Amino acid sequence: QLVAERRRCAFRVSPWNLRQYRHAGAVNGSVQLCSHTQYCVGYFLLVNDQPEVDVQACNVAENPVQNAICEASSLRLKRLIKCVCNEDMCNRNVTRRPQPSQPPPTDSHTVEKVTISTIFIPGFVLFAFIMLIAVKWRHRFKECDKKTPTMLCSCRTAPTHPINGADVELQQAVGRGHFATVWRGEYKGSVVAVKVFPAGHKHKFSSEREVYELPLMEHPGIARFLGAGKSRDGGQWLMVLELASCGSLQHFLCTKRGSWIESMKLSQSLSQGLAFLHSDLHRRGLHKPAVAHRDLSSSNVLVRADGMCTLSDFGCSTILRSCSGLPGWRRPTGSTEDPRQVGSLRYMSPEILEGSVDLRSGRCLVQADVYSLGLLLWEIWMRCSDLFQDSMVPEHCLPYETELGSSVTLDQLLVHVSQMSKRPSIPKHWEWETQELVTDCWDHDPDARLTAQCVVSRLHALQTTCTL
Ligand SMILES: Nc1ncnc2c1ncn2[C@@H]1O[C@H](COP(=O)(O)OP(=O)(O)OP(=O)(O)O)[C@@H](O)[C@H]1O
Repeated sequence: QLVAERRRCAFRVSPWNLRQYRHAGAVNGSVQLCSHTQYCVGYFLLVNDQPEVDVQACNVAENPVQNAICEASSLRLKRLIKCVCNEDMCNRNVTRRPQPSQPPPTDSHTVEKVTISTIFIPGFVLFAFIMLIAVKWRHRFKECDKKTPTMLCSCRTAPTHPINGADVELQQAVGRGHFATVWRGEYKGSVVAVKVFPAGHKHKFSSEREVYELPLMEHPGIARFLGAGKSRDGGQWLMVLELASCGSLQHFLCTKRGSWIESMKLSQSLSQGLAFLHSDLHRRGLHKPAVAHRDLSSSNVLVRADGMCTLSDFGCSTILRSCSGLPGWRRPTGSTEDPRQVGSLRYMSPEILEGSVDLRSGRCLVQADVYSLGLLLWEIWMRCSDLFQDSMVPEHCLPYETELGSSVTLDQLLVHVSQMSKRPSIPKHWEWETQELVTDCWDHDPDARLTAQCVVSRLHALQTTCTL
């Protein structure tokens, strides 16, 4: 297809390379109208039955002389058009290329006029048709298939759960984090928790919402998500969640000691929630990719009325997509993100503190979560009355609070946790299996740590073998 470009005439060299054009020469004088018409033409001499460019120019539809001679009105037909061209007449209307080197033609010669569109338009139509079919199939294919990486996986096309801000009533603030305030409220007649993000933290809202809305995300160990949307006045972002009536695990442990059975309930539900979060699931044609939490702490674990833990606050999480050739996972703040700026310092693994983690490896992020899980198990069991039968149950302490105080810095943790490989102290009288479970979670070597699923199994074994 020939293309008019301002006052130059050009033709497309190849249908596959849309950017490659060859100029057909400057257009001037009588053919200045070129810029106003699509009727670019090429004139080819037939030499030994092969078309050879004689003249390429813009055909001026408004010019009746040229139309008459070269049948320009037929240019849109997808076929070769022969036209007999008197050299004088052609010269009046087009810019000629230098004459070909072969013997000059006789006074009147046959000129094959080839519109490039003759070749390229059918090719383009065929190409567009194939693309249309491909796009249709791509949209139809919601299920994940590793063999066809270009298909859109269900984990990218999960339906959203919009709410109407007018249906949400805020009653009392129950918690506050860096990015949002959490309220006890009512939504369509049910008591719920409403996480309210100021307009400026929309990115946090969107990141967290994306995790909650992944397919198959329903699990007792994950806070139940009911929907998200804008507030009634449009100035804030709301996320409606199941209300955990005992609040955060930190709050729960501060106020309550537990029996071995209660502590095991907390530990098991917590580990099951994390094992689920880390799992890559394909079920009923849907895909839930593995997710690394990246901000596990006792204030981001909630306790329900039945004494079970649920994971919440996925604003720093990373979705580890395994399903396509598209980017491996979502990075909340870009590829140059410093992992030490994501999550609570106190619960960060030594390799994250050191900044030595390869962020492209989802495995590293998952292993860092297990380190935090070890600290959480220790935190729970330090409030278990059955594990301190002959002594007082200590007051609730955050990890490293006894050693480093209630507010820790990166430098302190680097020395204590990373360089000196210190961990919270474990009472010596605890069963060996109990001690080993936490130490296997917070091992200095990430590869030596348990997986969350393995922690679930070990806890199960511990529950059945420990007679307290
Ligand atoms: N579903 C819930 N039910 C009851 N309390 C909740 C719920 N969700 C959150 N909270 C309370 O609100 C607090 C803050 O919530 P959350 O950690 O989600 O906010 P955030 O701004 O994302 O926090 P962070 O500073 O850790 O990023 C929690 O520590 C908890 O006490």
